[in-house]
Amino acid sequence: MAKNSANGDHQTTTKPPPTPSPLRFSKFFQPNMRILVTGGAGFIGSHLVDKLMEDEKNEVIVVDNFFTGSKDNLKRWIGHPRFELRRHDVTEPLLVEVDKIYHLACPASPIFYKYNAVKTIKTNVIGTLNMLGLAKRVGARILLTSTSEVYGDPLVHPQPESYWGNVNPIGVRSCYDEGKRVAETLMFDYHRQHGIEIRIARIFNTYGPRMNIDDGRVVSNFIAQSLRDEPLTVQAPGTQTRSFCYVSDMVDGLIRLMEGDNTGPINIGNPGEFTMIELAELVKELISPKVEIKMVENTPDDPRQRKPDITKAKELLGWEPKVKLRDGLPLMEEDFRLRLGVSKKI
Ligand SMILES: NC(=O)c1ccc[n+]([C@@H]2O[C@H](COP(=O)([O-])OP(=O)(O)OC[C@H]3O[C@@H](n4cnc5c(N)ncnc54)[C@H](O)[C@@H]3O)[C@@H](O)[C@H]2O)c1
Ligand SMILES: O=c1ccn([C@@H]2O[C@H](COP(=O)(O)OP(=O)(O)O[C@H]3OC[C@@H](O)[C@H](O)[C@H]3O)[C@@H](O)[C@H]2O)c(=O)[nH]1
Repeated sequence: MAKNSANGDHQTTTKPPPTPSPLRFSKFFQPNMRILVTGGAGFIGSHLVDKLMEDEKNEVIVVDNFFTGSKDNLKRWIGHPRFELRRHDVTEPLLVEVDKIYHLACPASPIFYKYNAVKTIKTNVIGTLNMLGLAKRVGARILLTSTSEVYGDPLVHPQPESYWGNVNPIGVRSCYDEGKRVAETLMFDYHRQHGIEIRIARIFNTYGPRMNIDDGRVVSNFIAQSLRDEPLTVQAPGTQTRSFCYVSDMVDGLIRLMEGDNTGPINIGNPGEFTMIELAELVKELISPKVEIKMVENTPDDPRQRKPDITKAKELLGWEPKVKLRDGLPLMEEDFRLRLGVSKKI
């Protein structure tokens, strides 16, 4: 029987998990663990791949359509015997023999996920269905990177996993937040109906090296703007809050969730909470004291507050973030300086 979650009785599985490849039980041949990372050419995905590749028993297959990701993020692994990169869109079925699936494929920056909203919802719904179909066929365990956006504009603060959220079903963000909500539903339906071993991470705002420079998300915007001597664009009112998790902490949390016994959903994020004005002030202080801060118009349905309750992650995964925002921002600054060709003034 697939292990049940810590969430309660309503998640009882009706079927045993599908049988993994016979090689898993082979007495004389111990194969490598074959791990699929969808969206592995993106920001979080490529850091996850780096970590997985450190273990010589892992073979990693990345599939990506390169919409927001890039081969550059994976260049150190291209040609490595335990690594494979395929151009593939998850809205199309995929046939590969794997043991574990980290399903990350989906644009994450609001600018990019709104750009082709229909494609975003297809990626979340059809893409997740395809990856669940694959998990069922080969008996693989599958982890979905869901999001804090499933809580919408939350009326409960901080947000525990038990909160069902406050989401606009017809807004411009719905392709993403409702898309991820359906993806979570699909994960649990496959778990209950077909016994698939699932894991769901609800990721809160994550930052770090390799974010696209013009990605549009707030941390990358502020760092790029400060290095280009452009004003930091705080979207009004600037009192909205976010909690920022450094990418190495995120990767550690995702791997613990995959390797543990809990289906989730589990919040993975850093509970340190900042207003956007505070974030701009911090970037100014750490990177460019002379830079201006400019108030600009906001976008519709921007959540007013966001902070994870990480009690479950602490108790069930033994996980909590280690890197403070003040320490993570300079690491990202270094990477952005290199890519923008802007050296530090002494
Ligand atoms: N970074 C965050 O703050 C954050 C927060 C919550 C959830 N997440 C989730 O984590 C995952 C990774 O986010 P990220 O920040 O690395 O974003 P990203 O945009 O850098 O990476 C997403 C990757 O998925 C690929 N992709 C998109 N659509 C695809 C498709 N149809 N088929 C194949 N590949 C496709 C992109 O090319 C890219 O490489 C996403 O699922 C996102 O929803 C991220
Ligand atoms: O230049 C900017 C960009 C953004 N912002 C503000 O910064 C806050 C954060 O915006 P971001 O675009 O970085 O990200 P959001 O929190 O809206 O969405 C994010 O959270 C959850 C994830 O699932 C998404 O993938 C991620 O992009 C918002 O309040 C936004 O209004 C600015 O003040 N200035």
